[in-house]
Amino acid sequence: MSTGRLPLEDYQRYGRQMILDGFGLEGQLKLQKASVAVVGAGGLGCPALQYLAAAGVGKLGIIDHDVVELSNLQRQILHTQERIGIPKAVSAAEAIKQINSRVEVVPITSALLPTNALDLLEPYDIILDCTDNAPTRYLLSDTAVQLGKPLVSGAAQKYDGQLCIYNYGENGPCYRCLFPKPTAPELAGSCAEVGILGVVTGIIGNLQALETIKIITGLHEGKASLLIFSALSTPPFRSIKLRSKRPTCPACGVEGQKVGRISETDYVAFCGGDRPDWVSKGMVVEGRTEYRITAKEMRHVLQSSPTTRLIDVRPPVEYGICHLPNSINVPLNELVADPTSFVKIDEELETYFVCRLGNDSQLAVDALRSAGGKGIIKDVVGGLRAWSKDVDPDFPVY
Ligand SMILES: Nc1ncnc2c1ncn2[C@@H]1O[C@H](COP(=O)(O)OP(=O)(O)OP(=O)(O)O)[C@@H](O)[C@H]1O
Ligand SMILES: [Zn+2]
Repeated sequence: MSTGRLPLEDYQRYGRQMILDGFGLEGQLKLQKASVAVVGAGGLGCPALQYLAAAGVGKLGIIDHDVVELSNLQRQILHTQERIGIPKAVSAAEAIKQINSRVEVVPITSALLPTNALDLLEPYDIILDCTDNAPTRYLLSDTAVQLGKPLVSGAAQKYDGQLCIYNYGENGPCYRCLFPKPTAPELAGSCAEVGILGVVTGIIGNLQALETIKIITGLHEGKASLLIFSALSTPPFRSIKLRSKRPTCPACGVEGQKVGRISETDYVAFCGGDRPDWVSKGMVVEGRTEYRITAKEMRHVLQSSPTTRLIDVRPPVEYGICHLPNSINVPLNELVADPTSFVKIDEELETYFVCRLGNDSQLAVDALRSAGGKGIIKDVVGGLRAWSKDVDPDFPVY
């Protein structure tokens, strides 16, 4: 039996969940006393925050350094068209206040960094990882281990998502226990690069809220598992039981810790630095800029040279969204597999490659040159993004 009492209005507001077996007044009082930090107010953070606020979690910290953009609204459902340009943490806080004005909301508009992570997260009972990059994942894991707090971690990309609670329960593993080494940066594409269906982040973000509510109210069984969601598979959910923490884990293992002071750790370097550009990958030959043209120059060439062929190397689905008139679609993977069967080598023809951002198109130039292509073979710097910015503002940006 609980000895506490809620404000009168709350019996009405939360009655539907308070009558659940195992929840009760007790559960509601626990939620009211709880504090949760949500790092990242994007695709995962928005739905997680929405349900945590609606359910009556007492205090919500929202940490995000970014501002709202139009391309966020497809999945970051607390933000609105009117709030484009304002910090996501502030936008999310405003939205939450409209759902539940009694929740204490603390918007923090700086990035979570090794130098501030311990201070920013120390005041909260539970931490949610709703971010999208490896350095922050390791930083959050190490911080959660050091602070002794559960980390409810979500990830989503394309049609797929993952959910895992780290550093929780009897001997629960940390992120480093499962992933001692980061994925190679060139394999870890961002949502902007590989795409994401908004509902998928909604599903994973909601599950993060659910697991958090279970932990707070004592409904969680305390066993570690990794939940894998794949929207296009049947059934779409798989759950993998996880082992206990690794004794040799450098962050949480019992055999002496090797991870240094968080504030002095270079997480970006550990994860391989920024996504390498083609120069640092050594794929760029001397005089490379001779093989490239700007979007404005491309427009000029298209207007003036009848012997031009423009090849768009994006996947067909992206070509279907928008493309330049007279461009031909040859997806990069097909081109690289057999360059000359798709693009006949012809010195008389000027060949230009374009893609979304100007990275894949450079690989296309390299592939055709390696296959013996001569004459003018170039790509458009900055791709269709640059075309939209510098040539045709009506060309869609996605
Ligand atoms: N170290 C960090 N501190 C605070 N917020 C972070 C940190 N790293 C990532 N984030 C935030 O996590 C959120 C991730 O959400 P999501 O991937 O849906 O959004 P996005 O980065 O805006 O997307 P896109 O890749 O389309 O630009 C972003 O709002 C981002 O600013
Ligand atoms: Zn560990």
